[in-house]
Amino acid sequence: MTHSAFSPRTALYLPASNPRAIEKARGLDADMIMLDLEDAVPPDRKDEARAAAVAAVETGFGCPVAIRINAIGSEWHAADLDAVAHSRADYMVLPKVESPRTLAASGKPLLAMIETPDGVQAAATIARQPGVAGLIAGTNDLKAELRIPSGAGREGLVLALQTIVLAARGAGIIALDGVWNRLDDPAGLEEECRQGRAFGFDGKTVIHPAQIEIANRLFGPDAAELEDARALIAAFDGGAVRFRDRMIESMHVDAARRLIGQAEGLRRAD
Ligand SMILES: CC(C)(COP(=O)(O)OP(=O)(O)OC[C@H]1O[C@@H](n2cnc3c(N)ncnc32)[C@H](O)[C@@H]1OP(=O)(O)O)[C@@H](O)C(=O)NCCC(=O)NCCSC(=O)C[C@H](O)C(=O)O
Ligand SMILES: [Mg+2]
Repeated sequence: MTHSAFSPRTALYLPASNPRAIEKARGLDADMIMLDLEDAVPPDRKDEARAAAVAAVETGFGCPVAIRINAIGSEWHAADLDAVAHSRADYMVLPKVESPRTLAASGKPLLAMIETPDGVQAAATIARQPGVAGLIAGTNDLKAELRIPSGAGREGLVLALQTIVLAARGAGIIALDGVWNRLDDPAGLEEECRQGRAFGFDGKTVIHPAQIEIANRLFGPDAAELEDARALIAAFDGGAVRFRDRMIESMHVDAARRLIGQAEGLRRAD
């Protein structure tokens, strides 16, 4: 599997300090697993979580696995970086990236989290750094940093989210949307997935097994979209063409090919 072509619909976070969640994750349908050493792990369990993450990736999860390390400047960063570099993780997730200076190299493709005002403003530069394979929106941290009230919707995040997608697209890398915290509100998650896909995100980061089916479905592509894409490619013969009820041009063929490529990439990753 070529990871550069891989575009997950769902990336499931779990605390690496939680052995039950690690075992559960092995049987789940997430496209990517992200073992967390950062905010989901209390300070007195960081060493234990680091060792557990390294051990967990030895066995594999049936999908690409990332380890999220603690940020540059934290007391755990150096040990985390070294552990990931020597582990079998497919990706490293680095939180709170604010500039190329706050990137760290482990030899693994890097998913850089954009979750501070400075990070958003530097997103285009960060996305183009060597080794960066994707950007992840950290919407909890962003909301807190921007002082958006906890009950508010995503209106105040729209500029940041679109900046993240623009930066990723400009660099040709993937963009993953932030998490939905309300565990008992699947309808709200559906709505946010639709919004995230409409913004151009490739997939969503999720925090609970019950969120996987929803995000997989809404970040598609589903059978009807694939049928439409194949028929569109077959119908196109250059210029501007009527296809079913709409006008298509060459960029629509490119988009249809991308959609089919995404579905094939997911099948290969299975
Ligand atoms: C949020 C949770 C703490 C809720 O936990 P809990 O109430 O215990 O869940 P359930 O009882 O409903 O769990 C049912 C079963 O599912 C397993 N489970 C739960 N969550 C996960 C998971 N993420 N991965 C795998 N398995 C999971 C439970 O073990 C139960 O299993 P079983 O007993 O066998 O039936 C919890 O869901 C959780 O810890 N979620 C992940 C939290 C996390 O990693 N947070 C960090 C990333 S979020 C973030 O900060 C992003 C970004 O930085 C930002 O700023 O926005
Ligand atoms: Mg965060």
